[in-house]
Amino acid sequence: MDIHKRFMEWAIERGVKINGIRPHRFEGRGLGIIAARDLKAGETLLTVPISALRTAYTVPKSLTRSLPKISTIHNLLATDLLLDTSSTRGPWHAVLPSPLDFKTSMPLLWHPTLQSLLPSTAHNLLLNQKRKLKLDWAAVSSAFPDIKYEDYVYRWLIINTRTFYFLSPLPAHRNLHPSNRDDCMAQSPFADYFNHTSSPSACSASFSSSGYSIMTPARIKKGEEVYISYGNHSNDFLLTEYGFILSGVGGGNQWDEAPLDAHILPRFSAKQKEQLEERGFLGKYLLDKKEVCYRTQVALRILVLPIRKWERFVDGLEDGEKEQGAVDKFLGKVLRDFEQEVKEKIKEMDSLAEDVGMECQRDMLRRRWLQIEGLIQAAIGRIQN
Ligand SMILES: C[S@@+](CC[C@H](N)C(=O)[O-])C[C@H]1O[C@@H](n2cnc3c(N)ncnc32)[C@H](O)[C@@H]1O
Repeated sequence: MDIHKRFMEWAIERGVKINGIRPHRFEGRGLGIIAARDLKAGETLLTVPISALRTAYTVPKSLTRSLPKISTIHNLLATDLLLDTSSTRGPWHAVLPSPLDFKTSMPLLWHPTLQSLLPSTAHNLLLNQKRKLKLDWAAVSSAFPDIKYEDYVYRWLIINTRTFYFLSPLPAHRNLHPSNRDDCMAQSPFADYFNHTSSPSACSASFSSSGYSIMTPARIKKGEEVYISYGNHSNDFLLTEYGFILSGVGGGNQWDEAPLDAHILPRFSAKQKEQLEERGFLGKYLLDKKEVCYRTQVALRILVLPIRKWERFVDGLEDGEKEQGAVDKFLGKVLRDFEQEVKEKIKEMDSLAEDVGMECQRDMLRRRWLQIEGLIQAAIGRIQN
């Protein structure tokens, strides 16, 4: 029997209710969910009871006791997945992605040269991910010295890419809730087939004391892909945490953005940095698909206004319209500098030897830089109009 059919039966036996949808393999994109019939707005497509989840509370006590008390839930779930050789969850394990799927897509497993060529946001997220993995691996390798690093990382990435926000609703578990929101996680069978979109067509996923449910926001035609949203994430985040970027007409990422700090901060004097810091406007300058953020508008005004006038703008006593032209002139310089940096990165990528990483990895990275170039060029175009 097909592994996905077997898994669906297995999930249904555990109380999962699947309504009008089925898994489907998309050419070159892995698995996802499609509508098995025309779906109406407001239909519940999936409900997964709490009893069917893999959570910190389903991890065998013997395993929890072997790991340090402060072990992350990410680590508990990854180690449990690795050590679970029973047939109980066999049908679920059979439909998980392969180690090669992660090797091609997740920057964590890329060649160091490709990692060093990631855009700064993705690179910083990767450093953070490496820090978390290092701590988890230190805990697990001292408790289970026979576990191989590659086997562990594979499970760690399954948990990283296929878990849902979860806090146990049981009163007895309340004092065991993790303090870190990122660690409030559980694996949810069948729900983990859904791919992500940033479009409003995403189905809503809700969590309550009875479990997860996924509902259509509008009609979906038979055969169309059915998506959920993993959150309002930029492509740098999606690339590092999930190993993909949204692209293409209609499939683009409405939440995409690029950081401008590296091209704005060097323009300030030490005194201006102090003044910006004092008013809470030092750094975190962003360009998104529509505009540069308000923080950027405030920060650039310190370069064109006398300080008293700048403070009046910060306090909302002036609308700042008069100096918009001068601000845009600075912004244009910032954007052209950034564009230059991006062109150099793309050139650097194009001159890489063919044995640096895999072609699909280099292609994904190049496409990401081209997206950033597109964001910058659109912003330059808006200023010039
Ligand atoms: C929760 S799983 C979804 C099922 C997954 N596609 C599979 O083949 O098992 C999350 C993973 O799906 C992939 N994914 C999710 N949304 C995607 C999208 N819009 N485009 C391409 N890949 C996507 C990424 O590899 C991500 O790490």
